[in-house]
Amino acid sequence: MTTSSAPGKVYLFGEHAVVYGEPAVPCAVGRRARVTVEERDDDRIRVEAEDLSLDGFTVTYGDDPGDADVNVPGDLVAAATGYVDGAVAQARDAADAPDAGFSVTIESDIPLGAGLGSSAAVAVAGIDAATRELGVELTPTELADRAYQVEHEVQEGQASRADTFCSAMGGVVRVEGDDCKRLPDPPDLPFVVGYDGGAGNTGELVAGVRDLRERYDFAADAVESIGDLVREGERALRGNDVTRLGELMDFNHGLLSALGVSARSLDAMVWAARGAGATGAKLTGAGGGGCVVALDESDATRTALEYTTACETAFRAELDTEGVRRE
Ligand SMILES: Nc1ncnc2c1ncn2[C@@H]1O[C@H](COP(=O)(O)OP(=O)(O)O)[C@@H](O)[C@H]1O
Ligand SMILES: C[C@@](O)(CCOP(=O)(O)O)CC(=O)O
Ligand SMILES: [Mg+2]
Repeated sequence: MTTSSAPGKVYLFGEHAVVYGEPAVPCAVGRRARVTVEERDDDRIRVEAEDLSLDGFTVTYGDDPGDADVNVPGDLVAAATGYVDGAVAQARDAADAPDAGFSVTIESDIPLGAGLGSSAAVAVAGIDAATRELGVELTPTELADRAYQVEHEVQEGQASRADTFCSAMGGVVRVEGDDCKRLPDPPDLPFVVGYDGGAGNTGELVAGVRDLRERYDFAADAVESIGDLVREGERALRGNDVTRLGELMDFNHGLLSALGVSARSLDAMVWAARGAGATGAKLTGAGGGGCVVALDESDATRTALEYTTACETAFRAELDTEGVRRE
């Protein structure tokens, strides 16, 4: 039995635009997905995922998805198995063990589909645990690359390397196309996260931006402006200029909103954070519902978010300088 964990992330800036080759700066945060894998005697895959429905669920299947033995509706099964299937396929390939079967258990404190990168964390930790179970050690860079292949497939060809690289390496990273690197750890980034309790569909939201970008030059300009803003943000990060970082986060939220990926609940939380004195606030990840991230050293933003109707829960998120790790 082998267990690995990998962190979720918030985007300081650059989500969506990163899919079209602009730079982005995601930051790993101290909420993790833990994946435990045990090799089976047969070639089947059994998945236990507590978080995918109120009751949790278990599914066991072989090559034919039609023979799945499940206790929840099919769409949830499809949602769950995409990333696990992908992780298992990558591990089988890396270990040259095409018929390996696994029992997989996922435990996670990253809300699902909320912009905190639960999918990348599950893919990275899943590939690490499954390859190690088969006696193969991949480097974090190799894990990031294989997890990216999984996200790319599940998101139907529209994914960046940002989430998976960040989850594998930890800390603050910069991703521009295939160029991925870790940045020096900044002294302090006081992240506060507000969560509306909902989720957005990453694939659909990415497709929506792609469509706008193809139809309107000014939407393509907005994507490029996000890239300019990220380059400005990198200078602010190097100078530890938190005030300017906040201003750029606010601007980034506006551009994401123009690209149609915000939501009433996300806007309400962004404005609640700003009203409480946050240095800056924006949605994080794909949008459509889920989480916002704000910068505030004091407790004022978290408290204000907790009193905001649109917000289900608010918490402080510490930068996690550790990426994937064995448990
Ligand atoms: N705890 C978990 N157990 C099983 N699958 C999970 C878990 N967390 C995330 N996933 C997978 O990741 C998907 C959500 O990914 P995505 O829509 O990209 O949102 P995000 O990455 O922002 O959380 C879920 O539908 C599921 O397939
Ligand atoms: C919208 C996007 O830039 C980030 C998606 O993040 P999340 O899955 O919502 O946490 C897509 C991507 O980079 O693949
Ligand atoms: Mg995701």
